[in-house]
Amino acid sequence: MNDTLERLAQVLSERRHGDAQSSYVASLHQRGLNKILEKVGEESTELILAAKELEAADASRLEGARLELIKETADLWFHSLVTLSHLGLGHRDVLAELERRFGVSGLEEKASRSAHSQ
Ligand SMILES: N=c1c2ncn([C@@H]3O[C@H](COP(=O)(O)OP(=O)(O)OP(=O)(O)O)[C@@H](O)[C@H]3O)c2ncn1[C@@H]1O[C@H](COP(=O)(O)O)[C@@H](O)[C@H]1O
Repeated sequence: MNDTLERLAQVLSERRHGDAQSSYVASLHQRGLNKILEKVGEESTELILAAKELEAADASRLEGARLELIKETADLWFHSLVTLSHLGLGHRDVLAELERRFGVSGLEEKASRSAHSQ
């Protein structure tokens, strides 16, 4: 699975300074961070709508609604990865952070954050 992220990261890196006429990734970088973040915002909203659709779907719409949520999630992941790439980061940095969090309860982590801020 992570192999997919590795392959995508390789493509994203190759397209970082590619031809914007022939590459969507290159065109995003060329249009700049604000455009990339606009896409992240759009895709986030689309993911939320797709999740609500799936929750409300009856049996006849279930399969299509599941597929839609998967696609919207892929779009959001993709544009998040383009954001990271634009700023010199990548999926490995995020995976390392998730790895670090294994065994740390989300509730405990939240409590320690508010203790530190006092
Ligand atoms: N995984 C993706 C991927 N996921 C989504 N998208 C594109 O993201 C865009 C988002 O959808 P929208 O409908 O919002 O796009 P749009 O309305 O055309 O965009 P704007 O006009 O708003 O900019 C679509 O054009 C999708 O094709 C992707 N484009 C590229 N990749 C990967 O990146 C590789 C390099 O792509 P290019 O740089 O285009 O060669 C591809 O081979 C893929 O592996």
